[in-house]
Amino acid sequence: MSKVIALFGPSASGKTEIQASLSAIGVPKLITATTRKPREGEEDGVHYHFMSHSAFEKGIAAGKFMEWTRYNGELYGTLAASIEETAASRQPATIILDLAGVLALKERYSHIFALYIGADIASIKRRLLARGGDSEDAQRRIARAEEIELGEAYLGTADRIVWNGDDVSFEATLQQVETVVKEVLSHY
Ligand SMILES: Nc1nc2c(ncn2[C@@H]2O[C@H](COP(=O)(O)OP(=O)(O)O)[C@@H](O)[C@H]2O)c(=O)[nH]1
Ligand SMILES: Nc1ncnc2c1ncn2[C@@H]1O[C@H](COP(=O)(O)OP(=O)(O)O)[C@@H](O)[C@H]1O
Repeated sequence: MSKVIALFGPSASGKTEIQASLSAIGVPKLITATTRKPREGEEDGVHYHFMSHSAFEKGIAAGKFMEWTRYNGELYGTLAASIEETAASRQPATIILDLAGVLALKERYSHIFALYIGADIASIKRRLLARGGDSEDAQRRIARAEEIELGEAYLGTADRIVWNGDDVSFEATLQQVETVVKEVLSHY
């Protein structure tokens, strides 16, 4: 079975950018599904499998999801087929999940390494507000980061923690992450 590195942590901690950088150096990403509307520049099948609420709910009823969660009023989930494809390919991959997803996958699929990507709340606020768009959405994400995603349940589940606040350059973070990935691939 191939290894899956789950990136989890607060909104705007850099998970998506890290996943894209790892993909560019040959560690592919597992695409999850969501009912959230695509943001500008996001493509179906590349950033997410974008689905309607009714298609997602039908998928749940048909047992197509290995796990799913509700975040910010939208559904997010991992299609069982994606995990099976990865397992069969014998190639490691990364996946972005929330805590519920990490726990669900750890229970069903033992080859999960939980890599927490953190950032301090000031960096999170700055990044979310800089992204523009819906400020209510940003406020909900900031509150969730403060109340939940920077909390003990998240940190305590991590197999490794990398902090990626504005005080560290993205390159330095990526170097740390690459070191962890190499370790994971050689030891687990
Ligand atoms: N459990 C679970 N969580 C997911 C999945 N896909 C994305 N997430 C989580 O859903 C949240 C929202 O994702 P998104 O709107 O892209 O937020 P952003 O990446 O923080 O801007 C993040 O905390 C992700 O970690 C999934 O398939 N399963
Ligand atoms: N070390 C860093 N310093 C400054 N900005 C960063 C750093 N790492 C990531 N960012 C920026 O933070 C924003 C959120 O990153 P993103 O990867 O979308 O986060 P997530 O997927 O965790 O929500 C992006 O605009 C990204 O360029």
